[in-house]
Amino acid sequence: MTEEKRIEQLRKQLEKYAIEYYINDAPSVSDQEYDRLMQELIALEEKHPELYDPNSPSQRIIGSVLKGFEKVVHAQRMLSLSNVFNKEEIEDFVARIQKQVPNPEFVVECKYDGLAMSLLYEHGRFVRAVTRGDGSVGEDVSNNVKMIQSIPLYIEEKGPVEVRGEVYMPKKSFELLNELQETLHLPLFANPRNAAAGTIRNLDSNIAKKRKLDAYWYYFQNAMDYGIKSQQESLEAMKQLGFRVNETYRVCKSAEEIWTFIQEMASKRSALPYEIDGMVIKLNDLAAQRSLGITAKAPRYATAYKFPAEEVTTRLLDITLSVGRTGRITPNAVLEPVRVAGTLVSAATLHNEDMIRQKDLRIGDIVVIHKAGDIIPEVVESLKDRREKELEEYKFPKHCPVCHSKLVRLEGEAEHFCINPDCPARIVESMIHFASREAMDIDSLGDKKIIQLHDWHYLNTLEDIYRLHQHKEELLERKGYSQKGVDKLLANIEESKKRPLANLLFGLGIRLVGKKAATILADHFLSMDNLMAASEEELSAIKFIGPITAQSIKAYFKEKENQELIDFLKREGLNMEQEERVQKESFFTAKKVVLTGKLAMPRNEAKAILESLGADLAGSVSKKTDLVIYGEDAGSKLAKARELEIPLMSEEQFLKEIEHDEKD
Ligand SMILES: NC(=O)c1ccc[n+]([C@@H]2O[C@H](COP(=O)([O-])OP(=O)(O)OC[C@H]3O[C@@H](n4cnc5c(N)ncnc54)[C@H](O)[C@@H]3O)[C@@H](O)[C@H]2O)c1
Ligand SMILES: [Zn+2]
Repeated sequence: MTEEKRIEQLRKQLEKYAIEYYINDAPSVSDQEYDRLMQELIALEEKHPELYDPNSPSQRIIGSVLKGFEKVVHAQRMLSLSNVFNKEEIEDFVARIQKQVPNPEFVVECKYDGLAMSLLYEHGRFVRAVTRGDGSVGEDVSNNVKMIQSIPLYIEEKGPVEVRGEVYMPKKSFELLNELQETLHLPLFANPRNAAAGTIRNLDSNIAKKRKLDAYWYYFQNAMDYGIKSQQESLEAMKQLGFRVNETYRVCKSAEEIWTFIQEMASKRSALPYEIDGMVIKLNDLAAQRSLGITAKAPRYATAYKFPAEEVTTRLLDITLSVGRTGRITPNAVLEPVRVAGTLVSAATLHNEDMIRQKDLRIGDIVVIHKAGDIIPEVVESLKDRREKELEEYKFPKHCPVCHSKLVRLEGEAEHFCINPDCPARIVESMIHFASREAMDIDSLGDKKIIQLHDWHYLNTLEDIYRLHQHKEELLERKGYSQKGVDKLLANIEESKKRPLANLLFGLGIRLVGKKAATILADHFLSMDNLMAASEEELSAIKFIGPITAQSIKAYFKEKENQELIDFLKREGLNMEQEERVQKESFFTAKKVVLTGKLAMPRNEAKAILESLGADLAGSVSKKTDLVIYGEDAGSKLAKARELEIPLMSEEQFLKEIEHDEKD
């Protein structure tokens, strides 16, 4: 593969992982794997500056702003952090700063693994809590954040105060939550971070109340307004104001001191009641911080050291395949059981054929595995020099392990698929998905029951769920099926017909349509018919849908079998519609806006803000333009706008307008 191709591949892969992580709160690879691929991408991009792309995952914060929450434009962007992975890189970081700042001091803090949050106070009262979102625009999640007991609703300071920090799920809460998920047959959360993010971005605040979250505050955003001069003073001042500040930090003067503290914390890490994935090193002096400035997505005055994952070696006994509901084949490693991070691991995901090939994993190999977060164990590499004898190269099977039909791997994709629609594995998986809590929520139709009813041939297709009542008498004769139980099962199935459109869309299991995408689609189209009639262009023009998902949706509805399924469900009386939700109108909603001239804020940021407020951005001025926003040195576009008498707005007025928009 050429390096150019590899860059392209990595960008695509990382974008996909980021969407799973930030938008669906459900990562499919560990953070370490993600970081490793990101480092590879950054190194390749440095080598090939001609392939620079501002949209590369290395250059921007990938995040999303969900419907259902008010959008808020951050007064100052919420940034990510650059990463370092070893002592040398810390020395480089310190040396770089020492070149520009004489005798710098650094504050070294824990890097909490949660989600970043901004809190605003005015006149001594809590105003709102906002997520990082895509860095420029976040979500107002005040209702959920207020459920965190340690957050003050009143503070002594009457002037405006913005603090930023991390909302996280304590280890204890996380354990309890996953235990509960398990008893309820709900999917487990991959790690406390995803659990915290999923909780905060849930529209139901009762959930946040039940799942105990906490927070630490580490930035006093407008500290300089109060004459505060350093990060350390900021931490003290926040504590004085009643914010929960972690006392475990250290002021260091050299890379050596920083490294010593990091080593200390690494050894204490597992005993902490909260998860940390590294340590953050920040230049102490605020004025010096400001003078160093920021890069595309991170400040230059700080960096995050990431802890290496805990790793052990064991033997790879076998590689087995499992079939998902979309027919996607996942190879799994069968391992000689071994203890990692406190639990016994005997299986790990191998993701796909390329990963097995890249790492040259062979059955019988001694492999290094790590368990990242709490759930996803991963095979890092095989130890080639520990092969006692020649081992056979692994060949990916050609046939589905369940129905034995030929597997398909599409051009440019990493995964294999069983495309036999009658594959029993796919049918059972798709029914389990359909009946699950976030889809049709058929309470008494759990995994085990579906498998059993499938084995007895009552459930051969999705449709059969709604035909199950025809077998009532037969069911009553089966062991374990009481009158009461069967009545409840059938009643649950009947009730499921009323579920919201988004649940049904999600339940159908259209490739790439997760719960969030389903919600976006339902909100946009309001009915199954409208969605089915939409063109690929229409679909891909929707924010967060994108061309690949659009293609997959179109392909799904093109299948005759799927059309028949929908018709059947309609006849059965399933809800296929949704009422329009009133969306808050802004001054910019549905206006065709053109930006011109040099803006003080980055142009992309201005665009993102306008888009988030419902504006329609255009590149050139015409009679159809509703508004032109201009910065300094605006030229021909501004002249043309004047000529056509199109309303004008300076950048300054624009900033006032968005502020005004935020307030009401
Ligand atoms: N597994 C996956 O599929 C996947 C996908 C995308 C991202 N990720 C993970 O997320 C990381 C990128 O996320 P990111 O952009 O949030 O960057 P980051 O987590 O590397 O660092 C930035 C964040 O650190 C947090 N933070 C915690 N303690 C802090 C402190 N004391 N001071 C300042 N900030 C502190 C803040 O929330 C800040 O936004 C990746 O490196 C990877 O580990 C994983
Ligand atoms: Zn199959």
